[in-house]
Amino acid sequence: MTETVLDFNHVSKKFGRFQALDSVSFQIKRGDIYGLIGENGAGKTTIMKLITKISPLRTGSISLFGESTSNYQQALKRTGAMIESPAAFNSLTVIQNLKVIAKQNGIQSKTAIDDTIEFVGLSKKRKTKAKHLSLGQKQRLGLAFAILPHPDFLILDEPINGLDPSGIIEIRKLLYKLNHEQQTTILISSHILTELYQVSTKFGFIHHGKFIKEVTKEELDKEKESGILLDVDDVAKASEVLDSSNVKPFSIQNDHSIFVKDNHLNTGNLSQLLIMNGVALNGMTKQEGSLEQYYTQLMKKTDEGEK
Ligand SMILES: Nc1ncnc2c1ncn2[C@@H]1O[C@H](COP(=O)(O)OP(=O)(O)OP(=O)(O)O)[C@@H](O)[C@H]1O
Repeated sequence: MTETVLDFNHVSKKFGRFQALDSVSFQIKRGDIYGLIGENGAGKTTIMKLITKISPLRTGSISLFGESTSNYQQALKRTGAMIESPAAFNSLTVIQNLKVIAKQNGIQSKTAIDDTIEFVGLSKKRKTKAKHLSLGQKQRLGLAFAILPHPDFLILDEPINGLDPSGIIEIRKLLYKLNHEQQTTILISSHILTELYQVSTKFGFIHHGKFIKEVTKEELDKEKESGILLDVDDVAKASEVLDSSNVKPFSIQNDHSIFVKDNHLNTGNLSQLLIMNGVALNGMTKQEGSLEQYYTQLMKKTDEGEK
């Protein structure tokens, strides 16, 4: 059986009266690249801070590599994390910063530092002070801090924030390499869902502090829907026409758009049908099923269920 790296079990967290997490449970298995998805303020960083003990746990239980939070020291040594803005010593250079981290972790080998700098693409900036690094370069330095001790479990909060397109591709390759060559298990959050889709093997959705759903990439690929997104003036009228013409299934996305799932009609047939029935059609887009669309649908269903 695959080892459970993280067992997050009915964890709740309050800040004052505010319920940031509400009985959240999920597990991460060895070898997973687990994408955590949720809106701003959903609770992703709070989860990561609880795992790494930056934030104290009061309700629920967390175990890491089989050790419970109360006695976690070995498990934390096997875990690397980059949570929120990477905290570097600004007046130290890249290499000096990494020497500090190496010392903290009892790493003697100089090549480990050089390899890490090269791995994250900062070779040309090794003698640059942290305060003079660009946002993307600081992200890379934060990543270097997290991976220097060769963790078995890596926690990354928005690691591609501020990276340029080539930087994003490099980080994707790097995570793939860590996961495939060093069997590093990864928990990662990002608002860039196209990217998260490419790297992750499993997805957990969190909404207003509640864990909503978990899917593997294979399940997501089966479930995500492709179809045509219609932009119309009158959603009620358009849905009546679709309904009476048996164009199903479709779903109303908001007050001007309707998503029609793949069916026998193509865009030409569909626009003809709507226009002939007096629906003002402002646009239509063919959509391939995506994580973004899956997420939007899931949140819509969840909000409707909560009403
Ligand atoms: N120390 C704190 N004191 C009070 N409220 C807090 C604290 N830390 C987090 N929160 C609140 O808890 C909620 C969850 O925050 P969290 O940082 O986990 O969200 P997130 O999902 O990581 O969001 P984002 O995508 O914006 O980073 C937010 O409403 C936030 O304001």
